[in-house]
Amino acid sequence: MAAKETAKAQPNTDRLPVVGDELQIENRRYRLQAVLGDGGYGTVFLATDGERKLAVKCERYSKSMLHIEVNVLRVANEQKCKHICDLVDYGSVRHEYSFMVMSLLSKDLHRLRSEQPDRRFSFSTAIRASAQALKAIEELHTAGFLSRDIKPGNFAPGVRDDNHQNRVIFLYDFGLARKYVDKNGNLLPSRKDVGWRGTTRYGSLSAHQRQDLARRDDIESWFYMVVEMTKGSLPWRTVVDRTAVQLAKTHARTSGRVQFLYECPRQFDSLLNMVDDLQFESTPKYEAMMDLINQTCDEHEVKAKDRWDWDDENNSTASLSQTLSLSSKEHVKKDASQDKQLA
Ligand SMILES: Nc1ncnc2c1ncn2[C@@H]1O[C@H](COP(=O)(O)OP(=O)(O)OP(=O)(O)O)[C@@H](O)[C@H]1O
Repeated sequence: MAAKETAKAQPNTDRLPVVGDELQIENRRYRLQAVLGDGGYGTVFLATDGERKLAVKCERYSKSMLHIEVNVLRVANEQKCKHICDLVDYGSVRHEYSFMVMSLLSKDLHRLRSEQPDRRFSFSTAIRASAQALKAIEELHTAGFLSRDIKPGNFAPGVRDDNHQNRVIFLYDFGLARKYVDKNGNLLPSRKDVGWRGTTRYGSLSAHQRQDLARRDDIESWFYMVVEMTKGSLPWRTVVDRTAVQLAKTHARTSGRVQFLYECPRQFDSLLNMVDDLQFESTPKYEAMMDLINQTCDEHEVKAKDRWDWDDENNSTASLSQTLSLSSKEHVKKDASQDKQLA
């Protein structure tokens, strides 16, 4: 009873910190320097810890789901996942906000592609980014989690200033992540009638059918993003209605298949077969998929050392200034096309 009264008496003090604030955990301090982007329940800031530049995601205390993201990043970091963003610290100011300190990344792949001529990556950039994204998903699955929101906007290269991490593509934003195995490593059974999760453009056919999601669905979303990065667009890019998008994805497997995979390497046909062969319980054939990607690299003379399309001409690296040129206003525009849906 006493506890209930305390909860009732607690005023709503939810708020977000602002640029110039200093967040403190024990003797560690993070100075907020600029806004990098706005998310569902909060804001992501560029912050400094002495000379070190970091990103800090802050969410309103009462609405925060950051504990899920912290959990994913903690396990991924323990397992030394190379393609998953580093968790540096986390904490909260009780009844105001929660925050998570992580490695600073550059612009995301959605944004980087939209800045290219014809909104299209070179084949080398598209296929190497696809390979690294697949590796990131495999690492996440090995750590016991599903993303349930695989899309180009959730992958980004690191920044040069951070130990030359600009060559590596990272997966970040685990707001919809879920553990798919129990503590003994056994698969959790499929649940019935779950709500929509993820983003319409990249959602799997099972997601459209409101089925519980599994590793196969992250892989299917990855395949859509791979085709989009390679060709510059997906057939349903302008379609807003979710059922119409579902129909377009089905059409892409039947009479629309040739058109769907037009201008894609021949191996993409086999990749789509592999995606469609996966069942709820299946472990995706990451290695066989990577072999197909490597084959396309050989056939198109793609080299691991090729420069990224977004690299600075002079020094072949993504710089911190690229990250900072993304204002929160621009970010809102970016996400309007991504139409993330929370159930
Ligand atoms: N580690 C990071 N380094 C640099 N920028 C970041 C980082 N994390 C997030 N951002 C920026 O903040 C934006 C919002 O972050 P995030 O996607 O994690 O939040 P969200 O609430 O899940 O938003 P969304 O609805 O866009 O998925 C990103 O689009 C990106 O611009």
